[in-house]
Amino acid sequence: MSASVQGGRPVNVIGLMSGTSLDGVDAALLRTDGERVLAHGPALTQPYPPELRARLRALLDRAPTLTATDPALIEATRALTLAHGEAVQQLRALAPAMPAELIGFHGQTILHAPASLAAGQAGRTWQIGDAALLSTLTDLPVIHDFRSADVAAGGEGAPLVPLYHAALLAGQARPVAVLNLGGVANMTLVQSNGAVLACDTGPGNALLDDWAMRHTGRPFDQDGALARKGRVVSTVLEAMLAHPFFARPAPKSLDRLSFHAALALLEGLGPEDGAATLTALSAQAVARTPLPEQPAVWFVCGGGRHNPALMHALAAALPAPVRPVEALGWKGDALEAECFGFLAVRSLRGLPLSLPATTGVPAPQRGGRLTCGGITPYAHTALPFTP
Ligand SMILES: Nc1ncnc2c1ncn2[C@@H]1O[C@H](COP(=O)(O)OP(=O)(O)OP(=O)(O)O)[C@@H](O)[C@H]1O
Ligand SMILES: CC(=O)N[C@H]1[C@@H]2OC[C@@H](O2)[C@@H](O)[C@@H]1O[C@H](C)C(=O)O
Repeated sequence: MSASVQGGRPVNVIGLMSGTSLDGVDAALLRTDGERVLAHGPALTQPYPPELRARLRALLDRAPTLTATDPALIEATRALTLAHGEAVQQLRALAPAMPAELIGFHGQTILHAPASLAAGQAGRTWQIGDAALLSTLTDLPVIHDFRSADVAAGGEGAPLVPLYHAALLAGQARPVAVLNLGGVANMTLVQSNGAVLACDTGPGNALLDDWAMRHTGRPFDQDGALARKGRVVSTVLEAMLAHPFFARPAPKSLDRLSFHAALALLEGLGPEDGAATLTALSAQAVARTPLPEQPAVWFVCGGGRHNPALMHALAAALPAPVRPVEALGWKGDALEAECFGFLAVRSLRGLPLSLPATTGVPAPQRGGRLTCGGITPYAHTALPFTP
């Protein structure tokens, strides 16, 4: 059987992301060749039931000592994968004229410890999700495990969205930045000369979510209501900003729990002041990220842009205008899901998913793994080989 690479044929691909906020699966359909986006299909979010969210949260805490045979891990992996299968089914029903040929399946990060965070141990990053089950459920080839090749090569394994941001930003005035306010926040800067620089900036919503859950029993500070009633406690804020992560130059990445210990600094603060201080922390973390040049505008995506207190804090902390990515016509809640569809096609084409300036990897790095559970790979035109 000979094999020929199909080059840049556009593919209808579904991207799936389960982010660090643990709120659900984001799913988006794209038509892309892995370099440009030819069409944006629909997108949706399939929220997790609170009990799955709680199970995933418990796994994060146990991740460093978890083994692959742990029953709670196996059960949560299956429930998570079934939720992804459901999201795919719903998305396909919304776009019968755009039949999906491939899935990019990020999975759920339960542990992220690249060499820079691994305290002398080998770097490791762990996204759970059963790609074979998802492939069987959907009858589609699945690309997954996007991060481990980068970590194995010495990179941070994150953020991976910068090449997608850069593709979408082609033609925009530079320097320009995209900021994703997810559980962890990350940014992409396209510099005046076109060079891309990226990093995680610090906590996005995750610490604030944990604080809100602890003090209100609700999963996040809805519309920044708590923070808006509070006052920023600057001594606590500065103590949190003394974390060594902030002094590190880009590229750099974080685990969702990297700042968890710092929550002890908030002990004794009331719910409102704690929320105001954590909101200021997320904004100051962005403002203090060392950058070679400041963007002329910040375009913001991710769930944090729905929080007016956080957007207000950012606008006050940054010297340039702050706008939601909707100003560019982008869907700010679907961008990460779209990204993993885009990266799945890049993976099939053997194109890099990361660069030295986005993850610190020594050379442009390919990644992703193809899984075909119970399907015939050659029957799928999206695959790069023909019989
Ligand atoms: N109306 C709102 N008010 C305040 N916060 C909100 C609102 N809507 C969404 N959020 C915040 O957005 C979060 C979800 O954001 P998002 O879906 O971008 O995170 P994620 O994709 O899971 O994270 P990551 O990018 O780190 O993987 C919620 O947990 C909450 O903190
Ligand atoms: C290890 C991991 O899952 N990291 C996530 C997380 O959520 C935001 C930030 O931290 C970013 O580094 C990354 O996700 C996005 C999609 C990325 O890789 O670009």
